[in-house]
Formats: sequence, C-alpha cells, structure tokens
Amino acid sequence: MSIAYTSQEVAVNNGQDGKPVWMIIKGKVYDVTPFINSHPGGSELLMEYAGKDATKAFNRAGHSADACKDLKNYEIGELIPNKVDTSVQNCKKIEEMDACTKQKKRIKLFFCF
Ligand code: HEM
Repeated sequence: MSIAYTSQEVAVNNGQDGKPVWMIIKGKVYDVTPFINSHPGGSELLMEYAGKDATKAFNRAGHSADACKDLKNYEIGELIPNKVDTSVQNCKKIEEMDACTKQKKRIKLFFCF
C-alpha cells in the first residue's frame, strides 16, 4: 500500500542540511535525491521545487514519454490532499494539460477566494 504524506512532511525534505529532496507531481510524492545531478534539465531547476509541488513546472517543461516513465523510479507515496471548503462561493476549477497523458486534468479541486 502506498504511503500518504502531508504537504508539510514533503516541505521538510527540501534538500537543506543533508535532507533528501522530495517533490510532488500530480498528487504523488517523489524522492528525487539520486536524480538531482543527472536530470537533463539541470539540478538547479529541480532544486527550485525541493519540498514543493512541481506539477505545473513538470507539465510545462514538455517532458517526453520516457521522462514520464522515469517518474516511477522515484515514487515514494502519495499526497494527502488538503481539505477544501467547497461550500464557499466563487470557487473555480483549475485545469491544465497533463504532459504524460496529453489530457486536460483537474490539478486542484478548487481555488477559492
Ligand atoms: C522527478 C521529476 C523529473 C523527471 C523524472 C524529469 C526527467 C527529465 C528527462 C528524462 C528529461 C530529458 C528530456 C525528456 O526526455 O523529456 C528532462 C528534461 C527537462 N526537464 Fe525534467 N524531470 C523532472 C522534473 C523536472 C522539473 C520539476 C522541471 C522544472 C521546470 C524540469 C524541467 C526540465 C527541462 C526544462 C528539461 C529540458 C532540458 C533540455 O532539453 O535542455 N524537470 N527531464
């Protein structure tokens, strides 16, 4: 069974002080520590998302199908989604193209303001 992490737990693992580099892509949690120095897009770009959600950046970078497959090598679990108050008015769906499936995906439940 997959381990579920909160975004706070992921945020702690930001590569600082010898900690591993975790990131979130499409609701899954990845430990990309062994990949940092071999990422074809560069280590700095990857480190910008250490401890953070890199979904948008990953999709926008135009990654190949091979890059999508590579993700699996670093998967350590999934993200526990933050609870959203859907009773709030003025909520809108946020959608974007998923680089791996080439389909429009709802990436966040709602953005409420
Ligand atoms: C674990 C996550 C990631 C994996 C497995 C991964 C994998 C790869 C691979 C295999 C390539 C080579 C080209 C291709 O096959 O598409 C690549 C290129 C690239 N990646 Fe990533 N990537 C990851 C995360 C990211 C993130 C978060 C960014 C942030 C913007 C990023 C930006 C780029 C860019 C800009 C290139 C193009 C480099 C070039 O062609 O000069 N990647 N990545």
